[in-house]
Amino acid sequence: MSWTGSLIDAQKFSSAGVDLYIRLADSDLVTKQDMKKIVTITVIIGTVSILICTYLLWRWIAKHKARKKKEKEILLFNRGEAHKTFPSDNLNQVKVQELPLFNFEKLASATNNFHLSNKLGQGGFGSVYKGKLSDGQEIAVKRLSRTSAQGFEEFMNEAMVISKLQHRNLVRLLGYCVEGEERMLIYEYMPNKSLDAFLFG
Ligand SMILES: Nc1ncnc2c1ncn2[C@@H]1O[C@H](COP(=O)(O)OP(=O)(O)OP(=O)(O)O)[C@@H](O)[C@H]1O
Repeated sequence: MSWTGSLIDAQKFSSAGVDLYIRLADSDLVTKQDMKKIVTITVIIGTVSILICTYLLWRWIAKHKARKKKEKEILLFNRGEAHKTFPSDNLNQVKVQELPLFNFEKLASATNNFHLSNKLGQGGFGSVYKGKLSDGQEIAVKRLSRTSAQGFEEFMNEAMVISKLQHRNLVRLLGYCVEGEERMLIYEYMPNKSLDAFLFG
């Protein structure tokens, strides 16, 4: 008899029964060697997956730790307690406290969310935007480009140096902003003509 459909166990015998022998095509049989291959491939895929997951987890943890550390540094810095994170740092903390800290939201609303129409120009540091504070004061916000390699300490050092260089013939630095990945320097706004006068005397 030749049967091509599936076999269904229609009746269960309590005892004995008749042995049924089924002849299968050779290709339908999973040999011991095939089983070995399947197990080996499964083990390899499993091991590689575990290694990839471990690597991704390790990277995520490292990034998370670095972010937390940076956030802590920024917090302490903004409180004028940088010595707690940079013990050997030669920054003048009194000066840090003297330089006003602007929050990001305030600058975003002053510059119409850093709108292109507010862009005054582009320098080595990044883009410069014109803004207006809630009290009407006009400002120029230098937003450090994300591609800049400048780190947090370098940025703060630069801000400190500029703040110490205040002079009536230099554009005044009003403050700084360090929030998350954002680093900005806030200057008083100089209309084109007065900026030219600064540059060309
Ligand atoms: N305080 C400001 N008031 C008005 N516009 C400004 C002010 N500061 C900068 N700008 C504008 O932004 C542009 C870029 O200024 P920024 O100082 O970043 O770069 P730069 O002086 O051109 O070059 P570098 O980055 O090499 O010093 C200037 O050319 C100017 O048009």
